[in-house]
Formats: sequence, C-alpha cells, structure tokens
Amino acid sequence: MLPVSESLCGESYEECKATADWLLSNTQVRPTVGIVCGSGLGGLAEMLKDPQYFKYCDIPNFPKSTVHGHAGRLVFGTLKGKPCVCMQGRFHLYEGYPIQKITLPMRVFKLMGVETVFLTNAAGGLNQDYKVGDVMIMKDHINMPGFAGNNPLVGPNDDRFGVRFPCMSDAYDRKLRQMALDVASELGYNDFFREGVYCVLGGPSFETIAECRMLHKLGADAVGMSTAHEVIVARHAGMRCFALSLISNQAVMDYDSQEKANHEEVLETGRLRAEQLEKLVTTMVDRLEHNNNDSS
Ligand SMILES: O=P(O)(O)O[C@H]1O[C@H](CO)[C@@H](O)[C@H]1O
Ligand SMILES: Nc1nc2[nH]cnc2c(=O)[nH]1
Repeated sequence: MLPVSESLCGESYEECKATADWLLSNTQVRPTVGIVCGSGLGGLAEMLKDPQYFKYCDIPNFPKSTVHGHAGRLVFGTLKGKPCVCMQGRFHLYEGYPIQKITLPMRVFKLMGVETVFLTNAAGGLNQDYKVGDVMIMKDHINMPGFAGNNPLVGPNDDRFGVRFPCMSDAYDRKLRQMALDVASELGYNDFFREGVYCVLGGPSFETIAECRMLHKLGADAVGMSTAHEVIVARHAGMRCFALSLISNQAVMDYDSQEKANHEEVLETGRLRAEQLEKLVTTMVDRLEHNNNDSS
C-alpha cells in the first residue's frame, strides 16, 4: 500500500517518491531525459530503443489518460544511448483532474533523476504568419488559468521540490532553444520552424473568434490546453525545459471564415509532421550534455 496522501490532490513528496521508487524497481533504466508527447505526437515514444511499457492505469498514483490520440503509457528506453522516460499521452485540466494531479508526472520524473524535459503539444496558430504544419519553439507562455488562481503550485509548498515563489522568466531554456534552431537549420527545416509564445487555456471547447483575437492581441502566437502547467512544475523542481508546439490548425479570427477547429485535424497534422519532429528531438537528445546547470 502506498502512503496515505497528506497533499491536497495526490501529489505529495511521499506519493511522488513512492511512484518513482515503484517504477525504478520495475525497470533498469535510470532516465536523465524526460519526454512528453502531445496530441498525435506519440510516435516519438517509438524512437526509444529496448522499450519497456507501463500503462498509466498500472502505475501507483497516476491518473488515467482519457483523450483520443494519447496512448496512456510511460515508456522507458534509450534514445541515442541516453536513458529516457517518455509520456505517451499526457493529462489535461479538462479531463477533470486537479491541476496538481495532471503535473504529478513531472515530480516523478525529477525523483527518478530526470534533468531535462522535452515537451510537445498540438496548438492552434494565432500568429497570422503561421501555417498549419509549422513548428513553434516555445520561448515563453501565458498561463491563463493561473490568472484565476489555477496554478499547479497552489497549496502547501514542499521545499524538497523547490522554492515557494519560483522564477519563470527563464522557463524555456535558452541554450536548448538555440540548439533547436541550429538543428532545424541543419536538417533543412527552416521553412517551417518558428519561435513564439504559447497561451494555455483550460479547454475543452476551442476558442471563440473574439477569444482568438484577444489572445493574439495579448501577445500569444499559439493556443493550446497543456504544457505550461507541466513546465511550471518541472522548473519549480529545477529541471531544464524545452517545448515545441506543432501548429495543427489555424485559430479562426475572422467571422466570414468557414474553418472550424476539430481534434481530428489536430491528430492528422501530427501524423504529417511526426517524422521531422522525431528527427529533431532525437538529434537534440544526442547532443545533450550531462548538465543540469541553468543555462539561460
Ligand atoms: O496539448 P496536447 O496534449 O498536444 O493536445 C492539444 O490537442 C487537444 C485538442 O485537439 C487539446 O488537448 C490540446 O491541448
Ligand atoms: N485551445 C486550443 N487547443 C488546441 N490544440 C490544438 N489546436 C488547438 C486550438 O486551436 N485551441
């Protein structure tokens, strides 16, 4: 039996440690790299050598994946010889979990020894220069639910994870962003690579036209329903973060448009860009140094 939670929602240090210990006792892999696959981007997990799979429903304290396009399992293995753990499917606020629960895997990553986290997501393009199929390196985020107090760090702070008031001006590691730009250029991906700001909303409804216009005016280039929460918790725990948004659809900004955002298009765009994203992330992991110093 795992210890009874003293936390608000099942993300206490003891619970995360029990989950990490359970996983480490069931795999030989000692991951230093963590990967989170977004909607339609689960193929990244298939890149791992000698994979070992754990269904979320079998992992103590883990929520279950409920979204089509998220396989719902943790994959351990190596990528370019580096020990990795990969979330093939993530959790979202709209699935009904408390925000602390959807970010629990980041704390488990930390307690298993992960130093660097690569996150991917599918997002709607707000920037009018973006096209479907573009890939946006996240240089920053706007945490909309956080404005209303829905931040994953709400609740008692456990100093064993991090400080009460963590800095977020360096959330997206500068060196990794530069590495991504270099690798994208070497691979001939310049035409569809961008760098911009991601805005997270609670979902699950897609945005209205007025909301899209507002978000764009506020400085967001892409909009989605994930990632920023995970990055907040990962940074709180001192892990380096790198994140990519695949622009899976154009946010509708015009009342005359016949476009309608839908999840099938999101998954289909993921399939079209899967190979390039896998190549980029694999090359970046290959170039990673064993170094968790803040490099921004
Ligand atoms: O952010 P990921 O998990 O890629 O998923 C994105 O795609 C789904 C909508 O199609 C939403 O869950 C949105 O957040
Ligand atoms: N909120 C939101 N999430 C998405 N995920 C993929 N596309 C979109 C979108 O247009 N809006």
